[in-house]
Amino acid sequence: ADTLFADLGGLPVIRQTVHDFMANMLADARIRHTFDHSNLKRVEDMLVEQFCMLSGGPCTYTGDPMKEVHQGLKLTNADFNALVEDLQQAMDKNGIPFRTQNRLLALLAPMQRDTVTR
Ligand code: HEM
Repeated sequence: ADTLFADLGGLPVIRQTVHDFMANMLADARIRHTFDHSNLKRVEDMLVEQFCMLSGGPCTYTGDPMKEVHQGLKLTNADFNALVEDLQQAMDKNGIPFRTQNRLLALLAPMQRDTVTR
């Protein structure tokens, strides 16, 4: 299939990339505190569903709306940029080509305004 999902490498690569992405964020002194009270297993599972669905894969996102999830966290643009760096690093590690990375990032960009509230 001619989809971003296929170009990313399907579910196995998405799962491993999200796993590495979570590890990067939890090791990132800039943003790891935001996860202090979170169910990390749930966040990871929801990210897999979301990236799979967004990229055109055979998944349904069953998590909560982005605005509701993030509004209490009072996130900044700097937090958002840190998250993007951690995701880029995870995609590099999993051999996802630069152009393919940017196609996924382009789908996430519009969610910046739902997650950053200050
Ligand atoms: C495009 C931007 C973002 C996307 C697509 C995204 C996606 C998600 C998803 C799918 C969840 C799980 C929702 C659920 O449990 O139902 C989540 C939760 C969370 N996200 Fe994000 N997120 C984004 C930006 C950020 C940023 C910038 C930060 C902080 C630097 C962040 C921190 C968190 C935290 C701490 C949780 C857990 C909240 C809780 O436990 O209630 N997110 N995010």
